[in-house]
Amino acid sequence: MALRDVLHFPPSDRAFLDPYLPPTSTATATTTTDTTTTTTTTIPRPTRPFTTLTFATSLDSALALAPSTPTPLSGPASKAMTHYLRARHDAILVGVGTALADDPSLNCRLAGAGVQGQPRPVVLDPRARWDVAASRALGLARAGRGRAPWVVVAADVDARQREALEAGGGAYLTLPAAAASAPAAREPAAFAWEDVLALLAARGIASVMVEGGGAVINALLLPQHAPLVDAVVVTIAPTWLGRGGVVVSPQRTVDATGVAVPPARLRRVRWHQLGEDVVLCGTLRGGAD
Ligand SMILES: NC(=O)C1=CN([C@@H]2O[C@H](COP(=O)(O)OP(=O)(O)OC[C@H]3O[C@@H](n4cnc5c(N)ncnc54)[C@H](O)[C@@H]3O)[C@@H](O)[C@H]2O)C=CC1
Ligand SMILES: Nc1nc(O)c(N)c(N[C@@H]2O[C@H](COP(=O)(O)O)[C@@H](O)[C@H]2O)n1
Repeated sequence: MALRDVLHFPPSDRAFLDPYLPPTSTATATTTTDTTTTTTTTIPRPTRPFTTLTFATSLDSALALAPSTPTPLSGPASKAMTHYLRARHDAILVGVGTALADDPSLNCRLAGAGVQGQPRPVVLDPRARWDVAASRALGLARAGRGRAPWVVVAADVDARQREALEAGGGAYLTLPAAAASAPAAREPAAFAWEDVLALLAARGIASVMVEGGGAVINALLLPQHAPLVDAVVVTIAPTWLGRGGVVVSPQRTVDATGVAVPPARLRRVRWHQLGEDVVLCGTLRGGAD
């Protein structure tokens, strides 16, 4: 790895994130045996992972100039923070729109991350459109610099793609499509978010960082999905990208009388400056927190 690709996020910068991070020892399915009574207790696996929604936007809430235009927004310090978040989660999830547009690495490039510190890339690709065999993420996994992706599909998969993915240590995971669950996904085959998260939990993923893109983020910010999200970490860069880009702007909701209401508001909010960017942390859940 070239030296310029090695990122540093010093411990002195990390404290503000602590309340928003997944627990370090998240409970997975475990069996404990009490030797004095010889009873065995099984602690059930959680039904979903700790879920963090994290992305970078411009001042006009854009993720990218256009769906097919990779757009750097984070400065060096907030980019390093994103990689620290990657190190602190078991998986990174993106929609296939992001995989097709960016051919992302989806690995952790913090100094010292090693192989064990790498998150599992997860791509939602209901129609199996992504050329995973030629992807950067799979190439990095083959080189020992990341984990091989899991691609969540609803369709049949090309045999060559499956062979390449499985040979690299990845997998295709199949879920049924539930048409109405992701209105912003712009295609009929949508997975229920509860199913996606349950699938990951069942495979031992205790924490997932959802990075994007627009369709995924806008869906998870809807009131019916927001309770699935444990933390939100947004990097805001001091730039405007202009109209016509990929924006974070969830579908407006209306109350019982037809009056528009905001779809989401952050709670337990903290703002932190990193370089020229601001990092906004919060939670979406209601209640007494
Ligand atoms: N600035 C940032 O932090 C980030 C920017 N981006 C940008 O976002 C853009 C891509 O965003 P979009 O085009 O909106 O695509 P996207 O990455 O949100 O993917 C959308 C696709 O993912 C699949 N999908 C999403 N939700 C699904 C569900 N519940 N069930 C089944 N399939 C589902 C569908 O195939 C859908 O068409 C790119 O330009 C990328 O660079 C992406 C991630 C982060
Ligand atoms: N945190 C953040 N800041 C930006 O400025 C970005 N453009 C993104 N994009 C997301 O990161 C992926 C690229 O990751 P790799 O560096 O290739 O590992 C890209 O696909 C978006 O998901 N994020």
